[in-house]
Amino acid sequence: MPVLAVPHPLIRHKVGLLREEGSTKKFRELTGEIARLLVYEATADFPLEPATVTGWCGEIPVERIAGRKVTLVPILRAGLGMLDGALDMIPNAKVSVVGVARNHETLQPEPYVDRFVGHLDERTALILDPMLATGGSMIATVDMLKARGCRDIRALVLVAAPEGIAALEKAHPDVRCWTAAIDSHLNADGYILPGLGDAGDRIFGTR
Ligand SMILES: O=P(O)(O)OC[C@H]1O[C@H](OP(=O)(O)OP(=O)(O)O)[C@H](O)[C@@H]1O
Ligand SMILES: O=c1cc[nH]c(=O)[nH]1
Ligand SMILES: [Mg+2]
Repeated sequence: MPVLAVPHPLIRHKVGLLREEGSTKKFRELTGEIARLLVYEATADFPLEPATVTGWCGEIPVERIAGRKVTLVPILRAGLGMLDGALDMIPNAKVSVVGVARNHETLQPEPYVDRFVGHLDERTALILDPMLATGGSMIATVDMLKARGCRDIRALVLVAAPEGIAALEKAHPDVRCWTAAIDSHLNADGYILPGLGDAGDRIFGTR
């Protein structure tokens, strides 16, 4: 499954709403809602262990996530639009920030900042970026995480192009990716069709 288009109806419905032209407010809200649902899907295999809490009637057996520590990794800028939603689901997660700008002429990723937190060899990394287009930005981010010892790397995206999926699967077959939609193809400028347009511009209100 390295790249899975999540079949959940709520995700399918919300990504349809996201494609519609509309306000920055609506785009941000939907991006956050889908991010929450993607985190839910991407953490479904986290192991549980038994525990006990003191409740209203004494000691109560419960379950808790066992030995999983998470770092969220938003790719600047547009990945920041998914961060709050992801943190709603994993409020204790650390956050490691990566800045990668796609060169408009060459479409090559140009990393410009990174700030990794915690021991990455002990953490599951959930990379957040709305768009997997050529895949260059995601591959560069995975390269950086692996160089720092991270072994459990998962990517969450809103829309993926077949070209980006093929590139990511080739470069990093061990990295799983959950996407709200797999679209048709890239246009000559490297934009996903039908896609969302420029996700960074829509989240930051640049245009
Ligand atoms: O798969 P790729 O071909 O690398 O394209 C996808 C990247 O392009 C966009 O970022 P952009 O570089 O436009 O930066 P921004 O988020 O600051 O707008 C998007 O958020 C991804 O990071
Ligand atoms: O379609 C695309 C491709 C790259 N970046 C975007 O924001 N949108
Ligand atoms: Mg952009």
